[in-house]
Amino acid sequence: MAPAVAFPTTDSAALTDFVINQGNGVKGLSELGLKALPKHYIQPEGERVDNSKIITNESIPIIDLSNWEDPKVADSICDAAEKWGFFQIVNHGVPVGVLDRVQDATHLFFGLPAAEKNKYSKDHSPSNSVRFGTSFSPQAEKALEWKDYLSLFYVSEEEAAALWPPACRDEVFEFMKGSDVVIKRLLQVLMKRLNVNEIDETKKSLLMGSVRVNLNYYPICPNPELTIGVGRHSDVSTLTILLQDEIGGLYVKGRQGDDSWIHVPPIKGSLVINIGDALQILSNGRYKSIEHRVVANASQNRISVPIFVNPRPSAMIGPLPEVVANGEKPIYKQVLYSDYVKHFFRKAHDGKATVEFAKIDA
Ligand SMILES: CC(C)(COP(=O)(O)OP(=O)(O)OC[C@H]1O[C@@H](n2cnc3c(N)ncnc32)[C@H](O)[C@@H]1OP(=O)(O)O)[C@@H](O)C(=O)NCCC(=O)NCCSC(=O)/C=C/c1ccc(O)c(O)c1
Ligand SMILES: O=C(O)CCC(=O)C(=O)O
Ligand SMILES: [Fe+2]
Repeated sequence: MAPAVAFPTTDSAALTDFVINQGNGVKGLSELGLKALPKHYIQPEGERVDNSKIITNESIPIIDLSNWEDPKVADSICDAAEKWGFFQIVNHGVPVGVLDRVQDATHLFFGLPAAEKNKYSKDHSPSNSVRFGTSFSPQAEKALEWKDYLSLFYVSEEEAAALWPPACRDEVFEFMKGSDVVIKRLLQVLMKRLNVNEIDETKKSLLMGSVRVNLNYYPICPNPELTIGVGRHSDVSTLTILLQDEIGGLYVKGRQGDDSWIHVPPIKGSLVINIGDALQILSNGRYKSIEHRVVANASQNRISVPIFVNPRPSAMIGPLPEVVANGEKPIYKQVLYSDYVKHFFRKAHDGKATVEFAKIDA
């Protein structure tokens, strides 16, 4: 349904007012039925997805977790984390009903009237841990991204019950809780290769001391080839567990070191796992957080739901003692994780540049 207001989309103040201040987001823009993309969303050529750079003869690993006891499974997980930084898991134990329900709830939330969603915007949200927004960091970006989001930082069950939007609260919580076992198992396996044999309370808060769940909405775009859904970035998490719908559009940087990109094909019931910067730093570069981005789409509204498993904000992160015990030279220093995340959030997406924040100067 088209909103009641129309305005010249060349007027930056009017566009900001409509998209950001009134909470219509890019979904509202999309529903105006625009014939052309507003200039604010036109990305420089290097930031758009160039079809000639997409390679189809490689794909990220798909790992079947039905048999956790099999040492080959653990090996495939660690190999994928070292070589690819990205893999898909199937037979992971999170019921398909849980995945379906959180996807339905995501559509329900974004389908709410703008004024309802805007109650959770930066200016109106009752808490910093709930934020409805658009693009990534609009105040820092030269060109905006074609995406709206709801970001939910998990503090406690009580806070979630009180503050998360009722349209999706229970389903997000169910997805988060339902993924707990697989997250713990993945971390256990990944730690073992780093000579960490037990995840005690200290390690727990370092590896999984905080969780953020985002609901991403990429509405139909009039000129998808000129813009981007999410620009090239690596996540700042320890691990990300991503649920994508059946539409596709996520691309991961290829391993060649050139500017090649690999599509992550949707597989019903699967979850995409990627290593984040925090685990790259903790593992002293052994596990890799890989750049990825999302294209916009001309004909379908896409959603995705990443769970970002992170260190506790107050944790100092740096190469784990177990990793450098053998004399390996640390390439990262100790940084306060919340400083690292603030650095990430305050700039536009810029590929792998965030990790420089933690590098030891050569
Ligand atoms: C993030 C912080 C530091 C926020 O603390 P807080 O006290 O609220 O700081 P703040 O000063 O209000 O926020 C700092 C700025 O971050 C930005 N920001 C805060 N939350 C968000 C958010 N959810 N999404 C985007 N920007 C945000 C804003 O720019 C804030 O400035 P302002 O707009 O309020 O002026 C705190 O919650 C923390 O330490 N968290 C640690 C765990 C964590 O959240 N880790 C991040 C995992 S997310 C991750 O790995 C990837 C996320 C991602 C990737 C691509 C996208 O396109 C995208 O949208 C998101
Ligand atoms: O939508 C996707 O498939 C990926 C989104 C993403 O990379 C993110 O939210 O960090
Ligand atoms: Fe991401």
